[in-house]
Amino acid sequence: MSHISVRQAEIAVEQAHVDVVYARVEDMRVEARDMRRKGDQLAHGARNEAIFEQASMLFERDVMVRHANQILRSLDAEHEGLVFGRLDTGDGETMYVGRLGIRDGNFDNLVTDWRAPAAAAFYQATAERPMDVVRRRVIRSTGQSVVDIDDDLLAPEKRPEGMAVVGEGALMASLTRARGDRMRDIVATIQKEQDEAIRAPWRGITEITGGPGTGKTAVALHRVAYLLYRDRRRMGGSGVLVIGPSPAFTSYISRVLPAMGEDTVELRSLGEVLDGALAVGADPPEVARIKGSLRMRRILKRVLREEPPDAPRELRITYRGEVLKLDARELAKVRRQVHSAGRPPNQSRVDAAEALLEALWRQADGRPGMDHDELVTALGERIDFHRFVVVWWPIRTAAEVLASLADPARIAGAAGRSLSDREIGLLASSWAGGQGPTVADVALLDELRVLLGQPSKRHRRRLAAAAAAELRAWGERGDAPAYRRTEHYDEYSHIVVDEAQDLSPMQWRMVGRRGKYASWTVVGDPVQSSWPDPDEAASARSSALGPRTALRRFTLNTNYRNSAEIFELAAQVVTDVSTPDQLPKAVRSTGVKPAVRTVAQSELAAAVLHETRTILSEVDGTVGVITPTSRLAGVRTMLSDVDDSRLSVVDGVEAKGLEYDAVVLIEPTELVSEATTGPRTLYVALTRATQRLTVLTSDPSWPS
Ligand SMILES: Nc1ncnc2c1ncn2[C@@H]1O[C@H](COP(=O)(O)OP(=O)(O)OP(=O)(O)O)[C@@H](O)[C@H]1O
Repeated sequence: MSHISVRQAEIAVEQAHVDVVYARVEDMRVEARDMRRKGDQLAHGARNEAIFEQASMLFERDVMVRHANQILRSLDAEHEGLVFGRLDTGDGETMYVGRLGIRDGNFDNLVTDWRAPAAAAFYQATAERPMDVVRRRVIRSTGQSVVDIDDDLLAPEKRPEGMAVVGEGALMASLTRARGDRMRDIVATIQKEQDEAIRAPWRGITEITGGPGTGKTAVALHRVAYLLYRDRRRMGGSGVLVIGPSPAFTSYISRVLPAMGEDTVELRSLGEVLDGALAVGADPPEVARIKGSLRMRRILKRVLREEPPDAPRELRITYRGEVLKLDARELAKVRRQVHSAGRPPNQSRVDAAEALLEALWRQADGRPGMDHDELVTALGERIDFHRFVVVWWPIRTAAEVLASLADPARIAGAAGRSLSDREIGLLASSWAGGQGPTVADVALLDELRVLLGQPSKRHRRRLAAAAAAELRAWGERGDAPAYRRTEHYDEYSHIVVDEAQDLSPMQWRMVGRRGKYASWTVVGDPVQSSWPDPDEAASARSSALGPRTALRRFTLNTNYRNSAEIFELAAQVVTDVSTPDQLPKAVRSTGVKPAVRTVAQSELAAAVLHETRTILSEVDGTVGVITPTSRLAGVRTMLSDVDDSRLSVVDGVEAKGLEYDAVVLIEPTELVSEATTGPRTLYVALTRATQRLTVLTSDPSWPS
C-alpha cells in the first residue's frame, strides 16, 4: 500500500470509532433530557405529598436535574475533536482519549477523559520511558470528521506486525496552523513538562514560570479544567477565579475552558476584580507606580480619618432655650475620638452620634436645669440633630472617597511626607478629569471598600446600587463578561493569577483578599515584568498568598509561539535584564527573518498603512499592530480604512499575553522610553508573533 493509502486507511479506522462515539453522545443526550424531565415530574408529585416526603423528593429532584444539566452542558460544549488521541499498549490494548469520558451501554470505555489518571500516559510517555505505550496517535478532526492523524512510535521493539505509523508530528502541525482571535485549547498536544504542572496536586501554591510562548497561560487553564474534574466538589463549591492583565486578554482566553466543557470559571481582568468595576484605562507609568505602591495603603487609611468634603464645620442646636455650639476644633476632636476606637467609618455612625451628644453635654454641663440623661435622650431624638449627623458622618462609597482626592490639599493632608509635591500633583490630576477609574484605581477602590467597612443593612442596598452606578458611569465596557456568580462574595477555592510578575503590591492585596482559604496557581515570567519595585511586590505577594506550606515550582523551557528567527531578535533586547537560562528555546524555524525598516517620521503613516496591508495579504491568520501608548489613537486613525476583522491595534501594555500570526511593531525605541521598565515592554511586544514580524522605526540605530 502506498504511503497515502496507508494514511487514508488509518483515518477510516479512526472515523469508524469516532462515529460510534458521536452516536453514543446522541443517546446520552436523550437519556439526560429524560432524566431532567423525570426530575421535574418528581417535584410536581412532591407538591401533593406530606411535608417530610416533600423535602426528600425535592432534594432528589435537585440532584437529578443538576446532574442532567451538567451532562447536557458538557455534551453541548464545542466538540471539535471530541476524540483526539489513541494509545496502543504493549499487551495489545487500545485506549481512546478525549475531552469527555464516554462509556457505551455496557459501561465499557469508548473514550477516556484526558484528565483521568489512565490518560496520563498519553502526555507523559516518551521514547526513553514509554510507560507500556507502543504507539501514541493524535487524531485531528473538523466537526465529526477525522481529517488527519499523527503517530509517535515509542517502543519500536514491541510494534506488532501490521501496525501502521504515519504523520510528521502533531505538535509541529498544531504550532504552524493560523491563529484565530481566540486561544485554542491544547489538549491533544500537551507536552510532558506542561502535563506535570497541569496535574500537580491542588493544595498550596503552584508556581509556573517560563519565558514568552512557553504555554504558561494554556497550562494554567488546562490545570483549572483538570482540578475541576478531579475535585469538582471542592473546586466547584466556592468557585475558581482566573485573573489576567486586561479584558483583551480575558476575551482572548475565554473559549479555552468552555471548549473543555467547563463554563463556571470566572475570568476577570485586573480592572474587574472588584465587583461592578470595569476599568480598562492605564495611568502613565509614573502615576501607576505611585498608585500601586504600599504607601497608598497608609494614605487611604488617613484620608478616611479626615473630614469628608461637605461636612459642616459647626454644630449649633437649641435646647431648653440655650444655644449649644460645637465649633470646628471641637468637631475635629470628636471625629478623632470616634476614629480612635478603630471601627471602620461606615460602621461608626452611631458611635459618632453618641460622641457628639457627649460633646454637647460638656457644653451644657453646669448650666441651670440641665441633666445629662435628659439631654442625651431629647437631642438624640431630634430630627435636626439627625440631619446634622447624616451630613457630618456620611456613609460613603469607595468611589466617592477616591473622587474627593482630586483635591491636592486632601491628599497632602493624608500623605504627610510620604509623597513629594510632584507626586501629589500627579495623583490629584489623575483623579480630577472625571474619566473614571483606571486599572490601578480598582485596587485602591477595593482597599477603600474594606477600610470603610460594611455599613448596616439599611444602608447597604442603597450604597451597593450607588457604588455600582458610579463604577459603571466611570468605566463602561462593551461586551458582557462570560460568567459571574450571581451573589457577591469574594472567596474562591482556587485562584489563577496570570502575568503575575506585573501585579503591583496594592493589586496583590486586592487579589489576596479573594483567596483567604484558596489554593493558587501563579503564572509569570520575571523577565517580562513591568513592575519597577520587585522587592515590594514580592513581599506583598507573599502576604497575599499567606503562609502556605506547599509551594511547588514548574519551569517551562520551550517557546512554542515564536519562530526561532523572531525570538532571536527579541532575546537581544533583554540581554541586560536576564540571564541566558531565563530565556526559553524556540523550537520552530520558518526561515523568515523579521523585517526591520527604517522610515522617516514624516513617512511613518504611509509605511504603517502599507506594511499592514501587505502583511494582511500575505498571512492567513491574525495581525497585530503594536504601538507605543502615545501613538495608539494616531495609529488607529491611520488604519481606520483597513476593513479586516483579523486586524487588531494595541499598545505594548495591552499586548501582554496575546498572540498574532504576524505583528507590525511601530517605533520600538519609544516603547522602551515611555514605560518604566522599558526593555521588558519591548520584549513582550517582540514576542507576540508566531510567523512574521515587521518593525518600523525612525531610529536608525535600532536594533542596537
Ligand atoms: N503543547 C502545546 N501544543 C500546542 N500548542 C501549544 C502548546 N503549548 C503552547 N502552545 C501554544 O503556544 C502559544 C503560547 O502559549 P501561551 O500563550 O500559553 O504562552 P505563555 O507562556 O503564557 O506566553 P506569554 O508569557 O508570552 O504570554 C499558544 O498559541 C499556545 O496554544
